[in-house]
Amino acid sequence: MSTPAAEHAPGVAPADGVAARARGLTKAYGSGETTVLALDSVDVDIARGRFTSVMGPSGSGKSTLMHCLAGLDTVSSGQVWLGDVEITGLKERELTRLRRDRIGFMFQSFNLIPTLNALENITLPMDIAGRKPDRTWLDQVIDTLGLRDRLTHRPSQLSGGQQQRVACARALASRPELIFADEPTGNLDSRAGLEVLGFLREAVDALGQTVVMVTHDPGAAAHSDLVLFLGDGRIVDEMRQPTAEAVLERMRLFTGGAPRTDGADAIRRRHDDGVTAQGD
Ligand SMILES: Nc1ncnc2c1ncn2[C@@H]1O[C@H](COP(=O)(O)OP(=O)(O)OP(=O)(O)O)[C@@H](O)[C@H]1O
Repeated sequence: MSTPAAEHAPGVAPADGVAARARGLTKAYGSGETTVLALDSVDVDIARGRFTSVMGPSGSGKSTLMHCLAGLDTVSSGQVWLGDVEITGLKERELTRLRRDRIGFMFQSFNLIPTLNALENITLPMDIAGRKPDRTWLDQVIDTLGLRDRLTHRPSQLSGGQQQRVACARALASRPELIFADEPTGNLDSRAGLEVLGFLREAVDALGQTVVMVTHDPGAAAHSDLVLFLGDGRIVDEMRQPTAEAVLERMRLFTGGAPRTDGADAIRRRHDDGVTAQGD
């Protein structure tokens, strides 16, 4: 893991440099015999001003981790902090305000409002928060994402890729401290996907924002600073300065010929034995 699993008393702020933190984060869905343990005692620190990818097989808990870190889903046990605020235990209204002020979201399904045009969708979170957009930054976001001539179009008048770019612009427009992106390039052709990744990279490098991205694509993960690998609801490995080839190779451990849990268990055992699995 990226940090030691230090114990934290409720309400104690994490050290500087951590945009989001989880300790003992457990999330179970259902009850009794049908319980699914989506997250199993996860400890994680998301470094501020860094681009972190989350990878792992389908059902390994990637989206659940993102939702719990963003305060979009309740946890079964454990603690989560956004910056220095512990969000586990916050009232819904406080949580909503915190999310609105600090977080930008990009989901696979875009979540655009069909009756609003592209520009209105982009500025909606700021409008709700009663904040004025920074015009220069907004123009830069719009031009970089190639949306200038689409601003008055409604989502139904835009291609899937254009809708994704609007969702990207909406997440970036208010310059949130932390951007959570769930498969942001999933519906894009490779050129548009590269643009979005470049923009997320720029947001981190030039503006010091923090990005957490769930992806299945090793090429997309290669744009990040750190890849966290999930398996069966646990973080089973991590890779700094990832390359697409190295990520692909690591992913094969999960899937290559053996049942996927075997690969994850093998990595976990290596960690338990104190052997670092980082070959980069
Ligand atoms: N609302 C829910 N109710 C019941 N089970 C759920 C719910 N959401 C997720 N799960 C289960 O929790 C586990 C983790 O799901 P999650 O969506 O986090 O995985 P994922 O790694 O993001 O998968 P994918 O790559 O397919 O999107 C899965 O077994 C899933 O079926």
